[in-house]
Amino acid sequence: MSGKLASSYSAWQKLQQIYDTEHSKLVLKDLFAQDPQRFSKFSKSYTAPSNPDTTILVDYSKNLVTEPILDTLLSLAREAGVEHWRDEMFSGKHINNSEDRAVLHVALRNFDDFKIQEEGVNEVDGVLAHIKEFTEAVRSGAWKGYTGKAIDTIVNIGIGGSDLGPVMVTEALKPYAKRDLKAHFVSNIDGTHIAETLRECNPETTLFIIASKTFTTQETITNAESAKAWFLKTAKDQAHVAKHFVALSTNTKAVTAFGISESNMFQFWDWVGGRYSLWSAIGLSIALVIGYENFEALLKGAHGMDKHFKETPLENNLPVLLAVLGVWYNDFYGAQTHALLPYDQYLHKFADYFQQGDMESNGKSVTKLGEKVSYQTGPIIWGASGTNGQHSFYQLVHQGTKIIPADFIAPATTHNPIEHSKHHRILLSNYFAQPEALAFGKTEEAVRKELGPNAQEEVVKSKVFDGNRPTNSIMFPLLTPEVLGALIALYEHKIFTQGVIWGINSFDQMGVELGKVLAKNILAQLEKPDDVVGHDSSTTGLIHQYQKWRKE
Ligand SMILES: O=P(O)(O)OC[C@H]1O[C@@H](O)[C@@H](O)[C@@H](O)[C@@H]1O
Repeated sequence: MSGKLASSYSAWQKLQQIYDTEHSKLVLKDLFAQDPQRFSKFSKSYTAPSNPDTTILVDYSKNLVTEPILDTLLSLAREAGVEHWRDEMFSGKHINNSEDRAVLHVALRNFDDFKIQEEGVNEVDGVLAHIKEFTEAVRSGAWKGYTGKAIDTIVNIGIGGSDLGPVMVTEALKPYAKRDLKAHFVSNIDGTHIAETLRECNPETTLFIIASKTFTTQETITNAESAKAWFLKTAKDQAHVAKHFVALSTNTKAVTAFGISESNMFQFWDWVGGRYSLWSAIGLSIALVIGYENFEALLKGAHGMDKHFKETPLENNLPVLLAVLGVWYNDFYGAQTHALLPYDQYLHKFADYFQQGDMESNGKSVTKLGEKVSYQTGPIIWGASGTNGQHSFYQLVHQGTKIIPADFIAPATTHNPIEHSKHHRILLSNYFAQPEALAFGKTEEAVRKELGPNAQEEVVKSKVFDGNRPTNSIMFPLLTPEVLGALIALYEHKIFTQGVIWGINSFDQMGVELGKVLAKNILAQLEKPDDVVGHDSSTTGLIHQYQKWRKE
């Protein structure tokens, strides 16, 4: 994060040389045959000091690396100053230089451990206490709606970081959910989203949580206004809003202007990035759904991983290992994407969540010093839960022309052991089989043997799997709040480490602004054909066609 070009480091140049001279010799089948200890050498686990059940095993042995290559990748991390910039982050230095901000999501789950100097850090405990008190009141039924009934439905209105984290975590931790409290998440400006949600809500028993760091986001404010209008249609009196609307924000002025009192506001601070905010007041909907104790366990799980990242030498540091392996494929093998493949239905939003987490953080093409990079930065993140993906896109992962590094993620134990865990054993057999097939493939010889001497040549060729496709396997005992916290933090720090190596600022998001500005201009022009000026012929033509077709 010094802003130096990654390609200027001597380790980078060495890696390029290694790639050029050795990559054709890096064959997983051979690497495993040569070294029976490969799994024990290239797998590591993290265990929370206070809880042996919070363990995450990362097996990275099915990667196209040898010990010297991994050493060189770690030298790159060292040369880029990963340890230095990590410590700067944890101490509250303003490493988000373009916005002159600290980056302190680790302070939201710190439990007085790291000493951090930054305005607002000493207010974290107070907000957590507010979250605790409020969630207990709502969950116990003590918090009443305007007609004296308890709350049975919550609607989180937010988008981006103010939506994706709560959505992913409440799905992931459903086994811990209060089942009689329905939770909805409205994000899209498309009126369909709020309209369909409101159809399932009763104004007397619904609590709206308006989640927006800035409290200026067009989608969120428009949806929140529509929700308020819907509520007041029945409730009539503006005074009832206090029982049914709360805000999660850094912007007190805008919150009170919207009509939510400061006492119903849960504060956070500008050093919490949107995509790192589920640990802050933005996590209120999570705490409501799973209870405060479980929310705190999630934070503690993340804190344990923070300590691991902060205190473990790079050779054993899981986020760093995942990061440098990613750099190897992204920058030397030319991989364009990275797939996240959880073999756990509860994690079905995991890839969606880290699409923002990773792509908004590392989708940059100038360094912190403003220099254009001459290498690839953040990969395209995508994925789906197993085994669904197997019946859809895995064909390309196995036999397509692209290299797609992937993380396979699974719990050893399921929360739903139906049929004596028969389902889970089948699920896990796939979880183990897929990386094996990707790594070792199927030779022409094996195909011929299977098909016999009369097989058609083109059929033989179509059944060959080249293999040698890299994967990580990540496994843990059970998906608990603490394990999930640690798992999310693992990826957060991976993203951080890669950003440091690439010399970019992982904590701003300038690229989302231009579209917003253009949309505002277009919105003002949508009424009359004569107003549509200043665009290219395609944009003008499309708007004119819309004006002809629109009914209302
Ligand atoms: O939480 P608010 O301020 O509504 O922002 C919501 C989202 O807006 C987007 O444009 C991005 O900047 C995201 O990082 C952010 O999470």
